[in-house]
Amino acid sequence: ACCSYRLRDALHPLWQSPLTIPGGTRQSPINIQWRDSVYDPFLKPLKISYDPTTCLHIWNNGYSFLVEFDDSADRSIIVGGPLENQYRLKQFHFHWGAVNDWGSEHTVDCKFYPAELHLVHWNAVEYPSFEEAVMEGNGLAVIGVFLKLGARHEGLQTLVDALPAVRHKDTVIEFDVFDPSCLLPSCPDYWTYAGSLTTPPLTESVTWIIKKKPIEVDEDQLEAFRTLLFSSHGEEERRMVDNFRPLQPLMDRTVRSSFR
Ligand SMILES: CC[C@H](CNC(=O)c1ccc(S(N)(=O)=O)cc1)c1ccc2[nH]ccc2c1
Ligand SMILES: [Zn+2]
Repeated sequence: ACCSYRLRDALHPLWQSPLTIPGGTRQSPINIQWRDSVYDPFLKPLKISYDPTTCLHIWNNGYSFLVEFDDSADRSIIVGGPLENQYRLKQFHFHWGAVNDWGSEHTVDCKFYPAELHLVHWNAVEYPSFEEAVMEGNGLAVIGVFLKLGARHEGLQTLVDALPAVRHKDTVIEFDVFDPSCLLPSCPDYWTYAGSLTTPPLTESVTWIIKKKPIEVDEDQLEAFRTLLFSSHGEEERRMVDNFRPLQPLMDRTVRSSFR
């Protein structure tokens, strides 16, 4: 593996809390060793249909900035891929570094990307609420998309322009039309594995779907993420950077790929 989990985890500033939940056997994030992933011909294509008018607001929750969606009906959903049911979009958010050398949560062959997008969905077929789904092994499905440094991303720019309004923890602004599918790479290829939330309570309820191809964003857009703060108004300013969890042991898991 590409690093010693225990030391990195224990020393990581964001994670003074227990590094992995005691007895955790399916923690996230992980390193995806491309050559160890297993092609599964039974994996279906992932079907994504988002309704841009379900977008509600952007807010800074002190871990990241989240764009939240109205999940009171099946209007923005994903189905297929490794999923048994359809899952409703609840929110998306990002993780990023202080510099471009790291920032993603997952790595591919031990390589970090400068940032990673998470589109969080929950199994509204089997569970009555997101809060309950978070506690169930098949409760959540998160699509992970790597961000790499390159051309400016026009779709992301509308988000970046709103960030100054949510600079401090617990600030929120209305954001009423956004189509998150503009943040997905066109390539359908993905890896999938059984994992967890990467922030407390770290519950082992996530089917991870990690897109093989990254999207491109430019330096100014990454820098805009780094102007956000972990701290609230009036507190001493603490820049929101390095909000990614250290890599967790793969343990008895196989990463499957949808592609040869
Ligand atoms: C149970 C946790 C949840 C808040 N956290 C999340 O929703 C969340 C979602 C995705 C990821 S990641 N990085 O893995 O994609 C990490 C955390 C949550 C949701 C509703 C709640 N109501 C009261 C408390 C409470 C906590
Ligand atoms: Zn996340």
